[in-house]
Amino acid sequence: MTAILEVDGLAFAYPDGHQALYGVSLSIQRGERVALLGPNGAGKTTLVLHLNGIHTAGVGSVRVDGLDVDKEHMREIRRRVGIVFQDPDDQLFMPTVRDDVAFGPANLGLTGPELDARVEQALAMVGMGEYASRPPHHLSFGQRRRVAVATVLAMEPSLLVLDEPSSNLDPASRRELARILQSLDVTVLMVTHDLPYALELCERSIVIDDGSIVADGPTRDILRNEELMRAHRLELPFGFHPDRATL
Ligand SMILES: Nc1ncnc2c1ncn2[C@@H]1O[C@H](COP(=O)(O)OP(=O)(O)OP(=O)(O)O)[C@@H](O)[C@H]1O
Repeated sequence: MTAILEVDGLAFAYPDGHQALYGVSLSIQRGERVALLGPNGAGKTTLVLHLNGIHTAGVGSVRVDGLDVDKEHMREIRRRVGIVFQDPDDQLFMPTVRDDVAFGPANLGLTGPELDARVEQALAMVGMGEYASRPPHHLSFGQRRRVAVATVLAMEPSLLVLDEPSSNLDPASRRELARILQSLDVTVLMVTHDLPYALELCERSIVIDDGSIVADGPTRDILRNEELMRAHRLELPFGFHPDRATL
C-alpha cells in the first residue's frame, strides 16, 4: 500500500543557519488522522511547510501519494496537500464565500455545474451551505475557519493539514469543528497544542521537539506518559485525564 505521506530523513536549516529539522522520518496511511504535537519552536510549522513545497527538502525526501515534493511536481502537490492555516483571513480574500471556495477548483479548470457542485459539496461538509452568498468578512471567526476548511476540501486533497484548528474558538464552535472533522472522509495531519482535541480526533500522535521526532504512537498512550509529557513541555489542562476525556 502506498502511504499518503512519506517523510524520510528530512533535515532543514533556515538561511540564517538555524537547524530546524534533524532527520525527520514519518509516514501516514490513507484514512489516518494524526496529531503533530510539540512545544513552541519544535519544528512543527517547518515540517508542515515542507508538505506542499513552501520549503523544499535540503536533505532527505518528502513524498505525497508517491510523488516527490519538488519543483517538477509542485502543481500536483499543491492540489493534493491542502493546508488550513491558523488565521482564516490568510485564505479568504474574495467578495463571497462561494467565490472563495470556487477559487481553487476553478484554477484547476472546473467550470459550470461541475464547479457549482464542488463548491456546494465542500460548504455542506462544513455546515456552511446557507452562507454561500455572504462576504467572508461578515462571518464570525469560527464560521470563517469553517469556510477556510471548505476552500481546501473543494480541492479534494489527499491530505488535509490543519494548523491549530481549535485556536480562538469558543467551546461550542470548538466542539462543532471537531464533529465536522470527525465526519470527513479524508486523511488528516493536525498541528495542535490542544491535547484534548488531539485525543478526541486523532488515534495517533507524533511528538516533535528540537527538530526531531521523540514519540509516535497512540495519542492516549502519549498523553498518559507523564515523563514524556514533562520532558517535552506538553501539559494537559487542569483536571483533564486522558482516560476520562470528553471535549
Ligand atoms: N524564517 C526563519 N528563520 C530562522 N529561523 C526560523 C524561521 N522560522 C522558524 N525558525 C526557527 O525554527 C525553529 C522551528 O520553528 P517552527 O515555527 O517550525 O516551530 P513550531 O513547532 O511550529 O512552533 P509554534 O508551536 O510556536 O508554532 C524555531 O527555533 C524557530 O525560531
